[in-house]
Amino acid sequence: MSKTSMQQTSPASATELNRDAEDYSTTPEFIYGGPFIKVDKPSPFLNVATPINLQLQGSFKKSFAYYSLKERMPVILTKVIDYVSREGSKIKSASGGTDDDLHSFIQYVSKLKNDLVTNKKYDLLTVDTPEAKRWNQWIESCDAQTYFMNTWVFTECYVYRRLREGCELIKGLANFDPFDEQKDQSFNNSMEPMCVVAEKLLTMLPESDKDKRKADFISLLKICLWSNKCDLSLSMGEQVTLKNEGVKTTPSRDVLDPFQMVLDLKDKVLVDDSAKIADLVVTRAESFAKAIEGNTSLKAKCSCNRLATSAGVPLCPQEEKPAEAPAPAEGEQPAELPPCPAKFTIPQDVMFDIVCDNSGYELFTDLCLAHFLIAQKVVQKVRFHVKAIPWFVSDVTPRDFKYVIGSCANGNYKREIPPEHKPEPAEGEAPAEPEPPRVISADSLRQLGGQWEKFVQDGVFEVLSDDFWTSPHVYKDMKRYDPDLYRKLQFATCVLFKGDLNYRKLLGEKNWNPMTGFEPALQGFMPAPVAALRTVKADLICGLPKGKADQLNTIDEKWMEKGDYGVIQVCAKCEPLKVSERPCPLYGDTCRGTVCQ
Ligand SMILES: O=P(O)(O)OC[C@H]1O[C@](O)(CO)[C@@H](O)[C@@H]1O
Repeated sequence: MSKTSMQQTSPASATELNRDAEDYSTTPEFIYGGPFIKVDKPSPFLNVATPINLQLQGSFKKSFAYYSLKERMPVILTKVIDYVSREGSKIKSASGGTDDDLHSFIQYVSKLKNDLVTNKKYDLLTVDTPEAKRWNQWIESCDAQTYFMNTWVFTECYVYRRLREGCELIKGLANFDPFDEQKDQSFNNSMEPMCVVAEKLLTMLPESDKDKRKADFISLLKICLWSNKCDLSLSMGEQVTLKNEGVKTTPSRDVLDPFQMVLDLKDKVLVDDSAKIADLVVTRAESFAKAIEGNTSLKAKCSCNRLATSAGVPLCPQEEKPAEAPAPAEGEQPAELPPCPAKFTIPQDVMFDIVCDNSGYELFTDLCLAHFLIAQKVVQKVRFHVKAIPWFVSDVTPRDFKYVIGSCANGNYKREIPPEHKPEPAEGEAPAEPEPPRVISADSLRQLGGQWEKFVQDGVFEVLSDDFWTSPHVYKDMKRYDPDLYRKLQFATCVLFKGDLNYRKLLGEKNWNPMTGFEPALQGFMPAPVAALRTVKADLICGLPKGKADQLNTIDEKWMEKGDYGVIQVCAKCEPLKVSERPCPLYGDTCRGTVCQ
């Protein structure tokens, strides 16, 4: 940590929370000549782990939530301050900010950190945007409005939203991402495994028979699972690279092969629904393809075939406003209005959705899976849902998406691995032919990157960054807070949620009995089949077989906090929005589209 930032932050000490027992009892008082009476106020902190069926919260002192809010988040914020102090000149020239801007930002972040460690009440956001207003409405509606007393995920999201506000309020830093350097560095540190995966992926792309396609789909899902180990929020911003766990090699010949890693970590996958996901995506994609093919009636209604607005397709100009029906001439039938696009149930393309988590190597693997599904003609389009603002340190933003694809397209890497040392030939034996060195290069990576750039241009890959993903809400509440997004997801063959944060939001941040099924834990969030790939980095889980959680607790009581274990889960059931839950966003309450009944 730089000296400068230490001097500038002067935060309240994190140990203040350790004095919570003192904080919540009054000092003895002298009451009109009477006795000294010690009055204890009950401490809101409890010396327990999160009880079953409650939401995770910083008030449970033996929980990861408490530790995270007290130790991890302040470090993350300190590192932001450090970065700004250390790289001031670079940040100023990239963003156009001034010294005063940087100083104001550091002060803003210092206050935020101070408020967090002293468990202050949330401040309202002061930026004036509809999205900030929605945040404020939510804050005002919360029963508990302090950092440790509200649900953990809410507080964490709030801190990242406030960090963003720190930039929004300062004109010269409006586009500044405090984590850009860490994210880019993490991408660059993973060049070798990316080259290895890229080379193998190229062999998986030519259309293959059903069985091979399924096997490749499954191994790519597992590559995507373990790439979730590489997140910079759990490591508090320290670089994380994949490691050859338990494999002994000579350093000069040591090559990390993520496909080998999938095999080595087989027993660490606690629930493995990967085969189910592969079957389900293919079957559903086939029926979507048929439905689109047979959807002649809707096509006939719009000259440009762009009526499936809620499937994520931009409105065609003539659809932007529902035309007022012209008054019919005498004796004529009233003209038909175009149908309300929000009511369509058939998308334009067969799509697969990925709700992304981390940038860098993890995003690279997501792109590989997407490319595979396109190349195998399982789907025609992949929608990537990313964060609109910097989030949980390493989450993908639209800038990162562009950066990763561009860096793959221009990737540069070469390493020669010397051949294995052969023993000297026995006397009279001919010496063995010398083996050529293995060369790991970025050739395949560049080829993929170039193709991905083209996919983005052609709309085969689409990047969406709805505000909902950076709202505090858990996913069971999406119907209520963002029915349009829920409806948009309904058009996917499957929605794949990556990572720990998405998993926490899928489970409503509740400490379920670990044997609760994935489906009940989703609590009605079923816009399309929902799949989750998550390495376990927070103390909640579902869908485990009987006795498994206890067994893991005896092996390592911190097994849920390190990302060493993973789950691949799916819920095939879908629950589309009900008519009562689907307001007509485009046509309003008086929606008169011909199919709006
Ligand atoms: O990148 P992921 O997998 O969403 O993980 C985010 C990390 O942040 C946390 O959500 C909390 O800070 C942890 O649960 C997890 O370690």
